[in-house]
Amino acid sequence: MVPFIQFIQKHKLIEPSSTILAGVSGGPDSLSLLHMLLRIRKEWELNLVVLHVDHMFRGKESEEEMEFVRSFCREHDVPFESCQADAGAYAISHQMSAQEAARACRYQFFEKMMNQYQASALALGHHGDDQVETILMRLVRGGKGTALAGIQPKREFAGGFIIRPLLGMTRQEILDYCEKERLAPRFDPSNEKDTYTRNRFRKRILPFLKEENPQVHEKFQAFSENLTEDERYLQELTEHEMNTVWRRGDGFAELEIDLLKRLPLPLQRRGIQLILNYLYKSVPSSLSSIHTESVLSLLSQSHPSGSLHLPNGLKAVKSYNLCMFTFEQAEPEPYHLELPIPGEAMLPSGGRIEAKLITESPGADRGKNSLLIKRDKVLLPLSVRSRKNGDKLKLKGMNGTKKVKDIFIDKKIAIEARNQWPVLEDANGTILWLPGLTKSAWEENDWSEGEFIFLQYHQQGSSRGQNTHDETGY
Ligand SMILES: Nc1ncnc2c1ncn2[C@@H]1O[C@H](COP(=O)(O)OP(=O)(O)OP(=O)(O)O)[C@@H](O)[C@H]1O
Repeated sequence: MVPFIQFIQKHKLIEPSSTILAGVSGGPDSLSLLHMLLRIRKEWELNLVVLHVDHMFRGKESEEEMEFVRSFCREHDVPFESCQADAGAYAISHQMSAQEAARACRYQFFEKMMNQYQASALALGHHGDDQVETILMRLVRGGKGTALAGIQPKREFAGGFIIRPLLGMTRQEILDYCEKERLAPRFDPSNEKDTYTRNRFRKRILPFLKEENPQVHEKFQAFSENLTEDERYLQELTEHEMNTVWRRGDGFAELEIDLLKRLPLPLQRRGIQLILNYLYKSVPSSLSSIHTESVLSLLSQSHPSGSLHLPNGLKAVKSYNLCMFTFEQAEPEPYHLELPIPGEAMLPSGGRIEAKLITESPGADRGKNSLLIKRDKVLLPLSVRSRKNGDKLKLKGMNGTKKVKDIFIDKKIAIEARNQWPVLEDANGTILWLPGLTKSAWEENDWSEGEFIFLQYHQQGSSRGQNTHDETGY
């Protein structure tokens, strides 16, 4: 009991007078956990509720476990909530392993109950040996960052927290507790199967470590807590330092290579992970530290351009000092549309350009979404097309021309958006305007006698790949 209470106090796991749910399978860990919580229930004025999920793996035997937990709760006057979830069927329909399916079903029920009871926390029976096994397994598999810190004593879940008050105790201490308190837990036979990696670590590695140091779990717990603190600090530092290094938008990110290279290597690594975490809405299981290293190696190559394919269609394209991360899409078809005057051209992106012939001023500042040109300065018909290599445009207030490609780069337009961006030209093939992007040198300022062509660009919805400064706040 002492290490249990000390652990709760050290990690501020339970507030007095709160509602605590306990996940109880009926095994020694969760049954001891429940028993210990019951012992502090009165003094701490806890509102305890027990949750049990029958995964229906072992037919009648599983059902008996549920009945066992139910009757234990009845005996100790604790509310009991249960559900039967066919984890085997869930595994097939969701193409996952039976263990993953059981976990998914369990957490769905836990979340529902957290909301129903407006609970502060859900207590689970993970203990110190689980912690040692988890850290070792992740090291061996090749985890990174906080994953290597193993099981957290407290983490956010469903408006409250998941708490693990037994992390300071060993499996043996829990078994001894069961014996002393005459608890008669159920033993899950799957805990013995050598087919599970965890069981192999438990049976082969832990005995050796415990022989070397019987309190090895405390060393692993201290390692976990220190690593979590270090990681948190490095993560904050990375986020702060990366602010000026990368820009992001809907489905894309772009980083300035020289700025990233000025950071120390541990921050560079975390910086790349930050970008990948941002882009992947849910991080693919195939993503590993190898990918971070591959991106760093792409950025270090002396060749000014290069690219790298990452999981789920993400591509990193390096071009001089910039590296653009975007999801690959089918190449959009080039297009060429005549723009009738008066009339409009419907763009493949969903927007449109409207053209009118006017003889009266349309008003003062018209912004980048419109263009007023003198009718006799251009050769009709006008047309709107997708960009071509070598396109150049004369910009307002500038001598000479500027490459359209450079304008896209300056304006941080993602590559996929560049291929669809409308380019306005006249019948001579002179580019007059990049709608929505720039003020053109063809813009007529002095209102005088004559006929004018007035063009308006109407963008449709959000333009994927265009910078969205206001949304991202960089
Ligand atoms: N079917 C279940 N119903 C409710 N809670 C569960 C169930 N299975 C697991 N849990 C909770 O999740 C914790 C971790 O489960 P896991 O299966 O990894 O550990 P375990 O060593 O089998 O634990 P136990 O000895 O309590 O069965 C358990 O201690 C318990 O708190």
